[in-house]
Amino acid sequence: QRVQQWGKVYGFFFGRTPMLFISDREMLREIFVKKFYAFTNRQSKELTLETKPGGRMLTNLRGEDWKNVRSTLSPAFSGGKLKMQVKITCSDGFFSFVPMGPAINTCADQLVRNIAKFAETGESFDTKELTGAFTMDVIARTAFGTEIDSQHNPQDPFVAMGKKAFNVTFSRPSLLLFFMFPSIMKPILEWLNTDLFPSDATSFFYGIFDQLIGMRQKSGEKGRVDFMQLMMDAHKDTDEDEEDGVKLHGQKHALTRDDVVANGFLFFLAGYETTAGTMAFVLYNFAINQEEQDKAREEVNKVMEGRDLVDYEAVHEMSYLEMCCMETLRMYPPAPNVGRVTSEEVKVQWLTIPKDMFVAVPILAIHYDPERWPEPKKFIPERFTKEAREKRDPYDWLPFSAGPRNCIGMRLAMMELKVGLAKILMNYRIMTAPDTDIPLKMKKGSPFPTPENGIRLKVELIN
Ligand code: HEM
Repeated sequence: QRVQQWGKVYGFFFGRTPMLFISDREMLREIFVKKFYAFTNRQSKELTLETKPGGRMLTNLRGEDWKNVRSTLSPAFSGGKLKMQVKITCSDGFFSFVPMGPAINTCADQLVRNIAKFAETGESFDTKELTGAFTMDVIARTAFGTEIDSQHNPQDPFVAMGKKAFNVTFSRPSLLLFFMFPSIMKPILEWLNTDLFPSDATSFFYGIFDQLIGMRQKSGEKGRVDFMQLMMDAHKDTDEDEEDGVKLHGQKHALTRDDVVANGFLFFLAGYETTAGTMAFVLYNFAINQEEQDKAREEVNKVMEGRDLVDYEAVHEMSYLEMCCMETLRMYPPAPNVGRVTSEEVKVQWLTIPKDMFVAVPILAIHYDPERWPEPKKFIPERFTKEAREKRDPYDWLPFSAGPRNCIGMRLAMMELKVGLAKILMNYRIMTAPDTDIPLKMKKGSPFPTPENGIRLKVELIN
């Protein structure tokens, strides 16, 4: 609304802090890529807590420090790694090596089994609960090489602590004071090593990581297994990618124990809610758009003829399913805004932005701009055909943001989404139920697009 009222560049005060909101295409090109050198950081030094584990998370690092850790971690997220092996440790202590694609397939099979009981009874279910269990299982396997079934074992400490860590609360008095008086509170919180995350969840994950790292160092495991191992080995890999044509040229280095723990924890936080929410929204779009659902299913069945696994190559061939995911990410981007802080005075087109200015990019508003997206409230996957994508400005679709500091987990997220959705489409017709909200009523003030009453759907078994 504000973008439509005030235009593509506007500013306002958040408390006493001035902020700029920019959605102009040429300016975005400069912010994300051409003048990235001045827009590398998400927050000022004053608002960066150097505590554990938050202080060493990629999301919070600044300047050269960020560049070095990102350069070290990037190869672990390249397309090639999605074809590699993950070591799965079962609850009975035995382990096996499974390529990452099949590991995601195993979790998707579990999801299909979890949906089965609703197909039998015809009852509606909370979609996000099921997709959340799926993404939690995927992260446990791909990031930590641990097999959990979060749908059936919600008491599993991994599941319980993961959810707890995710419920970061800003109502803690120390944190509120920090945002109001950062210069006074920062040294105090750092001295106390108090982070945004509940301390029991942090200690739990530190414990797990320490055990994993210790076990690996002792057994001298070779080769790549899961993200933990990839992180430990990442500095030895060569670059396969560059983001939007920009090479980072960071100094790769072996990660410290704190770096590995902090970023393992981060992948868990960053990968759970975002992907689960998106998958639930795609299923909702399929339920209210049966024709598109049929088209996606037809494609999936065709690609899967003579194949058992929805592997990396199969996923690549499912272009219509990808279009449906991209259109859903346009309508419901998990991050409605992304932000940067200028590290020096910088001229962006006609605007001179002073040092330390907070600049936000309103992704949600860009995705609903009728000049960029006619009839923005409609689900139209054809907006993402190859031809349409080639013609469109890349800064009009930003669910994963853009430039060298975009989402590092984009490929993994897209793979997870497509594998999970393909398996569901092969087995079930997704339908609305009497208690489905149409249209969805969204919660106001939530950091993620969150439907007020959840997304309730039902399914029918396909023979
Ligand atoms: C649909 C799923 C996802 C969406 C829409 C999404 C979106 C985003 C966005 C918008 C950013 C901010 C980029 C910026 O500031 O320019 C981001 C950053 C990040 N994401 Fe994701 N994400 C998703 C899934 C994942 C997954 C699965 C992982 C990892 C396992 C992940 C890890 C990260 C990390 C580590 C960052 C910080 C990157 C940095 O600071 O260098 N994300 N993501």
